[in-house]
Amino acid sequence: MPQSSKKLRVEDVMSTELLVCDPEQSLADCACRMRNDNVSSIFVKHDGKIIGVWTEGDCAKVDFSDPSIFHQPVKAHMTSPVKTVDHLTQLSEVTVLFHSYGFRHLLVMKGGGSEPVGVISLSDVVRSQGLEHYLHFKTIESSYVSEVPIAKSDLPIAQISEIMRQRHSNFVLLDNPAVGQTGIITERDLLTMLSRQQVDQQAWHYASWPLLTVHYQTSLYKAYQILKLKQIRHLIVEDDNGKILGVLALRNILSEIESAYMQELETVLHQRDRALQKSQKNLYLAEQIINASPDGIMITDSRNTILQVNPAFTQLTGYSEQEVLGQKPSMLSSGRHDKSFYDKMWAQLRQKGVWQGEIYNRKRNGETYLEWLTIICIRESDEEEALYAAIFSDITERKRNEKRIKTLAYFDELTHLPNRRLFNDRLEMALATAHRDDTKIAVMFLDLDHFKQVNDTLGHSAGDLLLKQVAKRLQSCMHEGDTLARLGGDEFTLLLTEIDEVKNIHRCAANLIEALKAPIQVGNTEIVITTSIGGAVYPDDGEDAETLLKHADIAMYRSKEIGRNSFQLYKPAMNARSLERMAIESKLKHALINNEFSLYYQPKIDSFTHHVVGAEALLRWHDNELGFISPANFIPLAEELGLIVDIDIWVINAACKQIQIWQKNGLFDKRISVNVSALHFTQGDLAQTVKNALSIWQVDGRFLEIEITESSFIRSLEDAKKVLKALKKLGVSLSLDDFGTGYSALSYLARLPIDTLKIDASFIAKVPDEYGNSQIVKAIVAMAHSLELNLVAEGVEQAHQLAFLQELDCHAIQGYFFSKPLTAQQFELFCEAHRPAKQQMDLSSNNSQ
Ligand SMILES: Nc1nc2c(ncn2[C@@H]2O[C@@H]3COP(=O)(O)O[C@H]4[C@@H](O)[C@H](n5cnc6c(=O)[nH]c(N)nc65)O[C@@H]4COP(=O)(O)O[C@H]3[C@H]2O)c(=O)[nH]1
Repeated sequence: MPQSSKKLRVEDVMSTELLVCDPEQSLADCACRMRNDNVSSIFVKHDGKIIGVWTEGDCAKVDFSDPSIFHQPVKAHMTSPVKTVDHLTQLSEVTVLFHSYGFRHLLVMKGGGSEPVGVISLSDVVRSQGLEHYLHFKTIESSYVSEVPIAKSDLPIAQISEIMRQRHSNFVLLDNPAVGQTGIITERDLLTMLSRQQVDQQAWHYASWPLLTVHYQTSLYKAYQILKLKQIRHLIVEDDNGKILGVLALRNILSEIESAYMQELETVLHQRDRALQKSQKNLYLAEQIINASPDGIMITDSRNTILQVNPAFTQLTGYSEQEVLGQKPSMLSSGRHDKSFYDKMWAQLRQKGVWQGEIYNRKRNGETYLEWLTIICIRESDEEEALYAAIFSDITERKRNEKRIKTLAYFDELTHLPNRRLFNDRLEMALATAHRDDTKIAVMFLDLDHFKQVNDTLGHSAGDLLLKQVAKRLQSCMHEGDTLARLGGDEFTLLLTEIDEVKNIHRCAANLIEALKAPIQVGNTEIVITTSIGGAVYPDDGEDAETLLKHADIAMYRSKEIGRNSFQLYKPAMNARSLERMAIESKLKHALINNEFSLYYQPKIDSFTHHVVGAEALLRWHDNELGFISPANFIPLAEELGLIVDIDIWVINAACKQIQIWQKNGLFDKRISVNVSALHFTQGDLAQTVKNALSIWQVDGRFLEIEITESSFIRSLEDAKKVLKALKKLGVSLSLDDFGTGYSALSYLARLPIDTLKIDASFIAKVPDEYGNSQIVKAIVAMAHSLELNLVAEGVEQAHQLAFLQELDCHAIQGYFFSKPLTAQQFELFCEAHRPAKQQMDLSSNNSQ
């Protein structure tokens, strides 16, 4: 459908020359006036109202044989009532009306007025559509009327009009053989006759001839142009031989255009219906979505009046729909934003049609909240009034979480000190500044001494409380611009900027050590904690963050090595030691998997008979690159790295396996002792480990002894007691190693199922020369005797030590005096050499491993 038809209204195409007559006016008068005004209809008015219409088409209905016809009143022939249409009605609507009424003329009214302002015919509508192009594609062949009425030219007019009526035709062709021509009489001719009041002559007298002819294959467009040019309404259609095939009337062409128009109209109306249905559905959906939306929605008009709000609005603001409809959105204003804020918002809305941002508003209860607001300007067309939809959600909680996440990301949750990330950021910035200004900065690494013991003995919550207090005390030593951070555990770092002299760093470290001097109260316990600090200076000890931190860390380890509770500034020589430690760390982790461990056995000897009464299994680690590494070096490291339980398990199983072999071969049937770490009591299940090993290697518990140290009881005497009892149940013996060096709280000796005390080598080393030590050893021996405990003296290297112990009646001796720790094979030979004569075994079947 052409675009124009969408926009055109009745007033654009109607004819304003409205011919009106009185109901009593004669047909002849009416016809006369129509002829003069060159219109095809006349409206009949009575009492100021149009009551009917008489048209050119009605002429054929007139009985021309009746002589009174000219004087008959028009009211007897008019069509009544007349249908009307408003002057603003769109043409598409008018076409529908023409069809539904079955009329070709409609009276045009203005507003609610009673006076018609014009008349519109179907032809007016069709002509206005600019559809002539459509006629190009058709020939008149499909449109002309072939069965046309043809009458003799000498018939009276009354008969001609009669034929028109009967054949429903608006013309009749007249054949006049006398002149060899064909003429035509149309409704318009009848109108002329009525106006002239003359019907007495033969039809030929009134006919139009000669007639214009067209070939039947002429395009409808061309025929239409001819009709317009000649201002006629009919063309004779001929075949190739000039034979008349029919008549093409203007009306036929118009109805062709009309049908094309109607077809397109139908399509448009169909599309419109579908669009309407769709938009109704969309409207419904939009309504549902608005109502269900968890975001608050408020719709305002261009005068800023609230037109609609949704349930979420009420929920978020506390205002009901009734309270806000008709109000201004400013009722929600928090007063936190100034005029320029709103000015900018409106400027953007006008320019871009949308605004988004955070805004504080106020709820009904006065509470201010932060919302994320989107305002959209909605306008269907340029002329239409703008509506504004404000969509918002309360983001107060989200903001709070964001802040919390940010805090968590940059601050340590326990102490609220900056964390590693923030420290690194600040260090990078400080380095950039120091580089630019050519100044020095210092980085310190701080680790609490023996903090692990606090955690192990008093529990983690006590450890946390201690860390908090330590953080506070350290913080109190900080100057503006310095950063104290907690990296995790008991590790802290410090960043000191603008260092003028290195002695300032020492002073700061001394302050930190001093700050921790006073005991810290944690619950009911007073704890004295010290710290080891290492420092590195930019640019002397490193130019980037990573190097500086690494060197401060190395210096801190050095500080620990030299006795803790001290500060060390990095020196390049420290680096080598630290690298060594790191190398051992990584190798130790792989030692178990690579099978680099083995057990050595040190005989325990009866001090009087010199027979072997047992042996202590001692762990050896052989690394291809580092060679033999002493357990004194790697056991503490294994404890630090969390590897100790696995190592203990390996040792217990290796010892059981060896016991099984020796027993099978009849080489050795005394007890073998193994060392277990104190940490095994807290980090593993010692009783289960031993149980499994005994069962796997089918060893009787009485051939195994577990050597423990006093630190195994520090955490909980009760827990340790349970483990020891479980071990005893397996038949395993228990000995207390290094006795005398630790707490030596004798009270627990009676409460625990200990079988043997091992006197530490450090006491033995000094006996009997030093009075004090001799006394200690004597006291230990006496106590063991009174508690009926067995005794083993460790580290016996010399004969006089042996003699002293013999004197004290200490039966079992272990030490280089008799033997160093031996491989299994060497141990077999040693046993053989020290076997009592009568118990000599047949060594022909000897296979030690
Ligand atoms: N100067 C001197 N030393 C002597 C003499 N007699 C024995 N020793 C050494 O003293 C240590 C005795 O073991 P310890 O007190 O349990 O002390 C052991 C023990 O605490 C630990 N250890 C050894 N093996 C294991 C093990 O399998 N598991 C665990 N958890 N710790 C072990 O490593 C420590 C050191 O072990 P080692 O280096 O084998 O050192 C052994 C041994 O070689 C002597 O007459 N003079």
